[in-house]
Amino acid sequence: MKLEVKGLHSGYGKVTILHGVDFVAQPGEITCVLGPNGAGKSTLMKTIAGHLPASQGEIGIDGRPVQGLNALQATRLGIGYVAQENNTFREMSVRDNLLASALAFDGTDALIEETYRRFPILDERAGQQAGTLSGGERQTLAIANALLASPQLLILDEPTAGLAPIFVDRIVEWITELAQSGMSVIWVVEQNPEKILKISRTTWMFDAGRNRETLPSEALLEPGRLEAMLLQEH
Ligand SMILES: Nc1ncnc2c1ncn2[C@@H]1O[C@H](COP(=O)(O)OP(=O)(O)OP(=O)(O)O)[C@@H](O)[C@H]1O
Repeated sequence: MKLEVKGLHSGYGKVTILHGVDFVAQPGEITCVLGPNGAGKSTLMKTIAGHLPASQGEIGIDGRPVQGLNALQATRLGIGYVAQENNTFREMSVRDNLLASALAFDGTDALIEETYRRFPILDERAGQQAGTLSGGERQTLAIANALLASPQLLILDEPTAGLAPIFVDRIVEWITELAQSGMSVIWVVEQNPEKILKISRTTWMFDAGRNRETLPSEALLEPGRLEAMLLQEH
């Protein structure tokens, strides 16, 4: 699935946060989104996923305009979204989280079994309340919940923030496999993005609700380049 965003304006109530943003995610690629705190990265992701309405601009999937979708419609069109926060049902067990997602997205029992095979930690923790999982376990559950909708585009908003390296490596491995199988992935990256830049083709940088730069992700792996970009006055 190819996603194209043009001239997008969005925000909260009367406050505009995105001031005419462009963005593209190509099929089968991991596209990184980078920018300082408050740049509007999460706002862009929420708007693409139908959790926030756009006030102006266009969102297109495979050449068809799709703006104006609500979250359920976006999910049904194949857009999966793992929010930065509150991305599981905390009071429910791991098993019930997966069952609820499967029910909501018409997922099958076979898909839940596949989820346990892909993420054995969720099988181990099936009876545990989601709110008591470790950060890495909870992000695994959030990704698994989103995958139960069989998305063609998966949006990950800082999924590895604050996680132990072992979980970062696992998530990088899963997401690489998903992209290799054809899924488009948008990955909002946090402070130390090297591991993710390595598996991504293109990085879009934003600042203060506007596009700042779009460049091949490998360019940001050159020593000192990323630090220079993030520190640069503009
Ligand atoms: N629910 C909300 N209501 C009002 N303003 C909000 C809301 N959520 C975010 N904002 C504001 O929108 C701006 C952009 O926030 P956003 O979360 O999109 O940035 P971000 O680039 O994802 O930042 P971070 O890296 O810190 O997650 C910020 O000024 C923030 O205070």
